Amino acid sequence: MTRTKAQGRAAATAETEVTAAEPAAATVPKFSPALTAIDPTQYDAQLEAKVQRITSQFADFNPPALQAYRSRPEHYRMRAEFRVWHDGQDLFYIMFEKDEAGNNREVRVDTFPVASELLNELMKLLREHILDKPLLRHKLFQANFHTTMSGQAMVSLIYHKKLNDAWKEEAQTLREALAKASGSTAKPHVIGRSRGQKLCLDADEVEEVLTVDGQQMRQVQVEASFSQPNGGMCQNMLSWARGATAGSTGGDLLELYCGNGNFTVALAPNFRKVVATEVSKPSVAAAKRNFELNGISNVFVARMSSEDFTAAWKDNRTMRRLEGLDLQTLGFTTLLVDPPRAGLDSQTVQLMRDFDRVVYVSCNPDTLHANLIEVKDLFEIERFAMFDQFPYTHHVECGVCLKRRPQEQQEQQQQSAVVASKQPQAPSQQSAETSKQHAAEAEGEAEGVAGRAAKRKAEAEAEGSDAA
Ligand SMILES: C[S@@+](CC[C@H](N)C(=O)[O-])C[C@H]1O[C@@H](n2cnc3c(N)ncnc32)[C@H](O)[C@@H]1O
Repeated sequence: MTRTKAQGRAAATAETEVTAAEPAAATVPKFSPALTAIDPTQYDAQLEAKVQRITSQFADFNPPALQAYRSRPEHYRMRAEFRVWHDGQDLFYIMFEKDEAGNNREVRVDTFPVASELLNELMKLLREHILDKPLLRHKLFQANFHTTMSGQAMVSLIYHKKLNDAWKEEAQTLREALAKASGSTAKPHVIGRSRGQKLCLDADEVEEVLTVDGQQMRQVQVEASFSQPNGGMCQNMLSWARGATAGSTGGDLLELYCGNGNFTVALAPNFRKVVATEVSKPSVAAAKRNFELNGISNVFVARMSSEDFTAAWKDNRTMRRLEGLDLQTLGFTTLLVDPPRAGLDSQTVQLMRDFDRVVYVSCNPDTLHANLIEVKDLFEIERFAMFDQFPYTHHVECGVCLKRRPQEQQEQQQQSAVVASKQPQAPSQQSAETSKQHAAEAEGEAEGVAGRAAKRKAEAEAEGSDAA
């Protein structure tokens, strides 16, 4: 077995964090029972364990009973990335998982039961097709698959070589081969990437169709940009958020971290006007298209970070990216945030205090908990949900809907916070400390994620790809 330079690099495995079941072999990637033989009979037990964990973690907020949303036990992931391992004439997919010592190790992956059926078919068809195609397989080091519940797909092949017209011609034959996937409703898109190069045979996006409360929502998802990985669970999240913001027709919504407009499209009909912001350029472009596709005309979307928006809002500053928007004329009643794992920065936490209602969607309960402690005096949890986006991993997605407390309660909360601060071991302080510790750990983890992201970005730049 030969090990290429690319294979030697660590690769992130998206949200799939799997505990290894066997010790690693020195060099040969092993089949991983944890990845290839998910046991759906264990699904309910793992879900229940998460429900217990989250209920106990947030008990100090005295929330209503946790509303837990169950995932499909298999085939729930719409996208996955694999490194490609070359072994003489053979090649196969590998992923990285942690061994008992916490080190990354490679495992061979021929099927990926957590991924959609279509994605599994495409994995097989791609490997079979390129095995004897030197142009397509030579210096290929990564394959990214992105599928939708609507039956569309795109496959990105990332290389350590320049791609030319001959590659493009050969890739057309691959497209034909991939079109044989039985779950495919359209010919899958093939994208080739290399240093400073991106070759599209036709398109680099797919169109998902989500069904939310019986209504269909069309969603363009662009290659290498964020989209919710568990399509079925995304529908539940949108339905929950719609329910949480129903009856707000007279008010305006501020949404931070809007991505491709996933929540925006679902929630816009609940509001008079929506202001949405997002930092990624392709996501903002996709969001604009998604508003148009779904006939949504009451949204102003700006490409800016939540930190910049918060600063503009607080200082009542005008910014070029907010041109055409008069913040004074808006009557924001609701704030929706859906930040990355690191949670909200301190200024954005302070911004929450200006709203009557906050809907906070989070993929990291530890940073969610730490952020909520900062506003506990002002808000109570009105709705509390857990979405099992990432079954068989310790990750969960949570949703909380916060309602401003009556003035009297706010004062009581502030007084008990003062009393607690004078009693070092009081339970509320203990939980604050625990939460700070969790947040610090999460920050460490986020740094790890950021470190990995930076590493991937550097790799991608080295490869001329923005897949990071
Ligand atoms: C968890 S995703 C949620 C996206 C979207 N709400 C959805 O449901 O698909 C977080 C989003 O925040 C964006 N983001 C990351 N850091 C940001 C920042 N500092 N300011 C604004 N957006 C940011 C990312 O580009 C990503 O689209």
